[in-house]
Amino acid sequence: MLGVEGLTVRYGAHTALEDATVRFAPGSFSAVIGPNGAGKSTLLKTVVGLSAPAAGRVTFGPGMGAQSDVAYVPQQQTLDWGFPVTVWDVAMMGRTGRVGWLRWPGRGDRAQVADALRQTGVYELRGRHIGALSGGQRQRVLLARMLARDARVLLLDEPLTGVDAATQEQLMELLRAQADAGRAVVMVTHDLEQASRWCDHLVLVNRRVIADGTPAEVYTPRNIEATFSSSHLGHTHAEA
Ligand SMILES: Nc1ncnc2c1ncn2[C@@H]1O[C@H](COP(=O)(O)OP(=O)(O)OP(=O)(O)O)[C@@H](O)[C@H]1O
Repeated sequence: MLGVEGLTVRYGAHTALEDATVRFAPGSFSAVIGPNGAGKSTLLKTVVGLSAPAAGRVTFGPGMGAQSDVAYVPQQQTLDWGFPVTVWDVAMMGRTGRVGWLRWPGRGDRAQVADALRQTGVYELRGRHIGALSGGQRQRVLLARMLARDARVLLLDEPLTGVDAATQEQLMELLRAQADAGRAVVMVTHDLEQASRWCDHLVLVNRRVIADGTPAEVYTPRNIEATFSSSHLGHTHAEA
């Protein structure tokens, strides 16, 4: 449904991602794992068109309207939480891309937003200013916006960061259910244990794709060493 082929992304002289080829299938929950600066966020950003590839391409399955079928949840800390909007407003932004700016949201949109807020457990907070939320509540609101979008591909950048263990469990269950319902779910994470437990597809990245397959295939000492070893990090930093 969604893939990248021979993808290379550069920021000036620095190569963040080199010759990456990966496919993400419908009904599959994928984790993209690697050390800091490995190019994980860059991979998601390129898929949604926020970074431009120097080489290679992003491919969408037949019948997909490219980026409009993708919901993207950026890293929480990259967003401005002082922006004067409520929890409800943020979740409704998930619909805005669908209904267009010139049309008011209809009853169907409002029902979808309410449902998304209930699923993520923040419906009671819907009138609250987003600046007054905890880290875990903010993450739930971002997920509600993603669900409201009703997209076929869900991309999430470190959704477990700043979230307590019980909430992590709920978020993983929710994402697993989205994959089981036929969506392609892709999550960037540092948490190998959670990824191996919940995901059926792991992609280890350190500037290049180091390994790609089921947890049983990918989660080996050799692959972990190759992905997280200091020599790789040193190499990455030397180029930075
Ligand atoms: N806009 C940018 N301009 C210049 N360099 C960038 C930019 N965005 C990312 N980089 C660099 O590209 C490399 C990959 O960054 P990226 O954010 O994709 O890594 P990551 O794997 O998501 O890291 P982290 O786990 O720390 O979030 C890093 O060395 C980073 O400093």
